[in-house]
Amino acid sequence: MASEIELADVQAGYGRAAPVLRGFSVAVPAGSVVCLVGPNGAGKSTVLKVAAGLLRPSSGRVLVGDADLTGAGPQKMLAAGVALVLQGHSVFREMTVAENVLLGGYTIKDKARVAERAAFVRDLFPVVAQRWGSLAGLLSGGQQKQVEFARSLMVDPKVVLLDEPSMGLDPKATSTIFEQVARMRDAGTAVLLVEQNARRALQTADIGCVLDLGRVHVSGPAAELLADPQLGELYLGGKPTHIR
Ligand SMILES: Nc1ncnc2c1ncn2[C@@H]1O[C@H](COP(=O)(O)OP(=O)(O)OP(=O)(O)O)[C@@H](O)[C@H]1O
Repeated sequence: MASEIELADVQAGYGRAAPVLRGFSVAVPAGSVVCLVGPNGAGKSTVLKVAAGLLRPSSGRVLVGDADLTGAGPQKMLAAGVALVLQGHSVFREMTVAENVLLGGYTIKDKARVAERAAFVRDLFPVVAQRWGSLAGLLSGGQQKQVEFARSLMVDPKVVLLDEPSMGLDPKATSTIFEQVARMRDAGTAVLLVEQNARRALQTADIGCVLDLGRVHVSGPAAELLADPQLGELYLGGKPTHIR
């Protein structure tokens, strides 16, 4: 199946320190959620920075569809269809939900297209529609995260990069967030996801990828990774649980 984004044999890091990614490869097929898991400091966020064009790899390639965008900056990556939702909260609390969401469409010149996309994201994220006129700062953490998802989808990206979307959320809000990740995928946007909450994320993902020492330690169908006792002990915080 065609990939929306692919990182091939990427080496990347910060300044003169030893590279964090050392021959890292991942492909995100259309219509899928790929979840990166791995120990703290393994380089998961670094992968997203490279994919978003925020960090230039020292070698390797970044492909979006058929286009080689290695070394392209964040604006070019966004224009090519790669959107990033940052870790933590990035809504403007003093602005309304509507203003926050519409900011995501500021590069779209055609007003009818903006209205079409706004209707699409309001439909996909009911809480966004319900709280459209509220100040974003009045929403719960999980609701704010959905506003961020909606904002990222305004440009109709091919793939959304999600950095720790469940961070700071309680278990109920975390469940809602992962349900919304699945809805994004089902509505046609591929997702590359980084999560500490590895088990829960892999329950939503189609493909799992374990990153360790700057490389892919193992990757495959998420359900298989979840069922692997050794991976469970080493990377997923305990024994496997049965899902699906
Ligand atoms: N801006 C930066 N400058 C220098 N070093 C950095 C920078 N960002 C990350 N690093 C280093 O790169 C390594 C990988 O960090 P990264 O944030 O990608 O890991 P991670 O797997 O996402 O970790 P965590 O699970 O703790 O979020 C770490 O050793 C970190 O200290």
